[in-house]
Amino acid sequence: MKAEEHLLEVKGLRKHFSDQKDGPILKAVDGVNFHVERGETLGIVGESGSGKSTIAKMIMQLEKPTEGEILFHGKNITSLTNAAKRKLQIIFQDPYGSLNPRMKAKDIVTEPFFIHEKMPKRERYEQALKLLQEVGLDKEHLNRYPHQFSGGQRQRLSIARAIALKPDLIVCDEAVSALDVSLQAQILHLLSSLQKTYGIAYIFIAHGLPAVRLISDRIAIMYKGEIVETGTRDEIFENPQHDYTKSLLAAVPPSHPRLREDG
Ligand SMILES: Nc1ncnc2c1ncn2[C@@H]1O[C@H](COP(=O)(O)OP(=O)(O)OP(=O)(O)O)[C@@H](O)[C@H]1O
Repeated sequence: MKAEEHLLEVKGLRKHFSDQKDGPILKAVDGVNFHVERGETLGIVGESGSGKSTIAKMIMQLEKPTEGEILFHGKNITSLTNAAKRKLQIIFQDPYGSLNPRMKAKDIVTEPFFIHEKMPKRERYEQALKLLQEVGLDKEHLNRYPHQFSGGQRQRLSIARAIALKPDLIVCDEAVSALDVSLQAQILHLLSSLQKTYGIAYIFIAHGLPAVRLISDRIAIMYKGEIVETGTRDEIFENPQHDYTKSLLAAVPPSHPRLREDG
C-alpha cells in the first residue's frame, strides 16, 4: 500500500431510488465522503433510514452507486480481482439471513476456501476447528446447523466465516443490534481482539452511539443521506458540533463502560 493511500476511500457517493419512472426521487445516500485506514474502526451512526445500509451494500457491490466511487487499496471496487475481493467481507445483523440453514458450521466457515482454493478434507476439518475456536466456539459446534446455535453463537459463527480469508476490512452492518447488552459487549470484545491479532479494519454501522463508542476510533454521524459530522471518538463524545450529534448523545447513558482505554 502506498503511503498516501487509504485502505478504503469513498468519494462523492450517491444512491437515489425512484420507485416509478419520473416518480419522486429518494436520496438514500447523497454525496458521502469518508475513508478507513488499515486496522482502524470507523463507526457510522444514524437513525433508521439515514442510508447506512445502502452505503454498506454499495461497498459490497450489492447496490450500484448513482454517482461517486469507492476505492479499496486505491483501486475502484468494480475492477477488483476475486483475490482482492476476498479481503472485503460483511457481517449482517441477522446471521439467519446470511448463513445457509442447510449447512453445518464446519462447512459454513470453510466454504470461502472452496470458492477460492481447493483444500484436502483433513485440512478443511482443522481449519474449521481453528476458526470456530478463534471466535469462542468449539469442537462440539462443528456439526451443528445454524438453528442449533444461540443468537450470540450464531453471530460468532458468521464472524468465523468472515475472518476465514483474513480480510483487511469487515463491514459490520448492525452486527450486534439484535443482541442483548451483555452479549453485545462479548461480541465487541471478540471483534476488538480479532482486530488486534489480524489488523482487520471495521466499518461498524449502528443506529445508536453506545455500541459504536465501545469499538470505534473515529465516528461518522449520518442524517438523511449525508454525513453531518466526523471526528475521533473523543471529539464526537466530548465536543459534538452538530445538533443531531448532540441529540444522539443526549440518549447515551453517561457512565457507559469503555471496552478500550487505549484509543
Ligand atoms: N432498493 C430500494 N428501493 C427503494 N428505496 C430503498 C431501497 N433500499 C433502501 N431504500 C430506502 O433508502 C433509505 C435508506 O435506507 P437504508 O437501509 O440505507 O437506511 P439505514 O440507515 O440502514 O436504516 P436501518 O437502520 O433501518 O437499517 C430508506 O428510506 C429506504 O427505504
